Amino acid sequence: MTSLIQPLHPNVQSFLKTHPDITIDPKDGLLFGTTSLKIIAEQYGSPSWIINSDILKSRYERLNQAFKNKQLDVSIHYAMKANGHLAILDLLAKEGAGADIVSGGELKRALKTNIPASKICFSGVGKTEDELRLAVETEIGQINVESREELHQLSKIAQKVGKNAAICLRINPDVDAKTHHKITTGLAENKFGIAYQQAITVYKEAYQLPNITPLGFDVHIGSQISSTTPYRQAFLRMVDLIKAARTQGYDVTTLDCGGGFGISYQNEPEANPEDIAALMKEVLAPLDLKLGIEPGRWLIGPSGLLISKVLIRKDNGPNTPPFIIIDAAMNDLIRPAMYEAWHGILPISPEAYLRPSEALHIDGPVCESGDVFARDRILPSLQPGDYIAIFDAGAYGSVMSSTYNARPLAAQIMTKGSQSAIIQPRQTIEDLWKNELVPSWYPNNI
Ligand SMILES: Cc1ncc(COP(=O)(O)O)c(C=O)c1O
Ligand SMILES: N[C@@H](CCCC[NH3+])C(=O)O
Repeated sequence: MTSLIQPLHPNVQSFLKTHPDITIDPKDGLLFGTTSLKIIAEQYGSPSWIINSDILKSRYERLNQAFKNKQLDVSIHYAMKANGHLAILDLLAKEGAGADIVSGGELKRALKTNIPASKICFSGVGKTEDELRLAVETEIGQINVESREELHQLSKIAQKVGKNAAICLRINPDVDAKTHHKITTGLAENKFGIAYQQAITVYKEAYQLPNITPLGFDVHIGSQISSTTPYRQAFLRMVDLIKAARTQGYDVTTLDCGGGFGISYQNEPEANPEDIAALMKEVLAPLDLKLGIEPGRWLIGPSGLLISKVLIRKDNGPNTPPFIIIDAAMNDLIRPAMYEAWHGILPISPEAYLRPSEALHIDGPVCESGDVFARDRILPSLQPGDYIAIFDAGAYGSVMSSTYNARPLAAQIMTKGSQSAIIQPRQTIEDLWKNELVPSWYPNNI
């Protein structure tokens, strides 16, 4: 880095401090782990999602190890909604992960990658009858029931199928996770879970209902949570509940602690698995429970990024920084448009780092003023044709893509050291319309 002609702006330096897997090499440009993004961008073009399997594997190992170090037996159910690509599930399954699913589609994907049914838990506030039936038929390890109504429905379905459904009750602890309001789930005003006050009554009912095997409780208070304080509050609420249920003679063997562990997008510290493990040891271990967690973002978010290319640099006069219009857009990565989310952005080529820094607006080409990636971002000057990387896009990135503006879905690439492979080819325009039909009674020229 010392031989870069222009020193890095302090903002870029503080971003790099919280992102140890990202380095800028004077000769090779941007490196993601050991992967040269210059080589990847030139080989696969843009926009392209990149998943670095080495980073993903080492994050999984670190999380797993944090619990082992505390002699805690914690089942890790990967929240596959964050990124349910089969290659990712396959890698995590080999590491020993189970899956947290939220639909029948996710159940089928998890089973396809040989995640044992016993390691699957099914969350979700509105499960269809077909989805519940499939979950009972395949004997998944745990269905997280989110209402009294669902409990009764599930009992009927399980009787019809002739099998037992192992359940946890998802409880809404009315705890503020102190995160973005669109991704908080543990407040009484949120739709998720059974109201704390009703928990014991519904748990007792679960014991009376045929074909239901109550295991215990589940709590998930939201996503992108960086402090352990809300977890402590939620866990303490659950401890009271578990003690109350046991005092009344009801067995509680399992507590699913949910997911939500935050990552560093800008320069905020990410959730620390060692702190979470210490908290679980202190507050939950004395109850002698089978513990589970459902992390998504923490595992896959920093393991992925989006490569894009500068299409045009627009000078709109003295009152605004130049607009850098790139070939990725909100249809690819919707997080900035949907949550005003901040994602790190850096140029890929080493030459870009020879240029002076300046403030830039970075936008996608979609016809929406909200199609924004960054405002007043200080970066080495960007020029048409430059490739850039948009970081921390492995979670809730490709899975939330759409084809708005008839923009085909981007390619997905997985890397391992210097190896790379396409795991989802770039969609074509023909792919987009191949299943569209025009009614035969409508005059058409297609
Ligand atoms: C029930 C449940 N479990 C797990 C997760 C995963 O959350 P995260 O990706 O923040 O770990 C979510 C998403 O918020 C969720 O709704
Ligand atoms: N989609 C959200 C996270 C939702 C978590 C799922 N309950 C995000 O991109 O941050």
